[in-house]
Amino acid sequence: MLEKILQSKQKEVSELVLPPQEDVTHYSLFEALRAPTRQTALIAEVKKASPSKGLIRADFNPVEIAKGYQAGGADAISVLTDRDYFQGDPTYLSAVKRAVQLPVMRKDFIIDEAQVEETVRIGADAMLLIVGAVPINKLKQLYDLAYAKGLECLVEVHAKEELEELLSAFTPKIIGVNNRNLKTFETSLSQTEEMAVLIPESSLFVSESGIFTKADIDRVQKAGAAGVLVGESLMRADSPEQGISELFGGEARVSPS
Ligand SMILES: O=C(O)c1ccccc1NCC(=O)[C@H](O)[C@H](O)COP(=O)(O)O
Repeated sequence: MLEKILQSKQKEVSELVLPPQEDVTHYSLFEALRAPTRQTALIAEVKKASPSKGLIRADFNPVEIAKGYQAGGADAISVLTDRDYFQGDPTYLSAVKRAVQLPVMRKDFIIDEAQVEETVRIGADAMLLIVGAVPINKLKQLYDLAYAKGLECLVEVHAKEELEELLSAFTPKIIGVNNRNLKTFETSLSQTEEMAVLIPESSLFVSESGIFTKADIDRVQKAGAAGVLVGESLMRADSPEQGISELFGGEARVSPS
């Protein structure tokens, strides 16, 4: 699946027209994850559809969802901007960014410098980089370019070998372990448990995908994750606030959001 998505991205990049610069206030993803609202930091995702689940939420209003996430105590927001596979759009991120006072991360498949510039222009605070989407040297160049432009990165791995390759090249400030196998689409939290021991203490560690319950959060937190990235379970909730409250089993907030 990743190869198919990356092929579409190549075409998209070759046709990319950069939008005008959004004028927004920026918030640090790293700092937000370091001082979370609850014991485990939450990056709540705005995702209409996905390759694995198809349409997740038909009545999709990205701004209202993001405002609900903020009201529910999310520490940061992730917005899917990929059109072809997730029914996302870069303009959703700009609209969300204007509506909330939280760090907003662009979740897309970044393979080229022009997309980094686009990510800056749409107003994002951070973006996802996926190990395996580009050669590791290129990934490091994109990472350095992003930070030079004031963008933070969540660097994502799907396998132990990818994590080892990443750490042999550089140590990102924020590392995500994605629990989803991109060939089978199955999610397994044991991915997080197996890779946790390899994550350097200096990096913030986020467990991504397949997190649906408080028991799931407790499990990845026990393994060493400082934060979780959650999409589907929140997108299927009656309301974003209720979804967060249920996801955390009613856990009280330790710091105001
Ligand atoms: O979600 C998918 O089907 C998917 C397929 C191929 C590449 C990436 C994919 N998802 C991106 C994500 O990593 C998730 O949206 C994110 O971690 C949240 O996962 P979940 O809570 O399971 O919706």
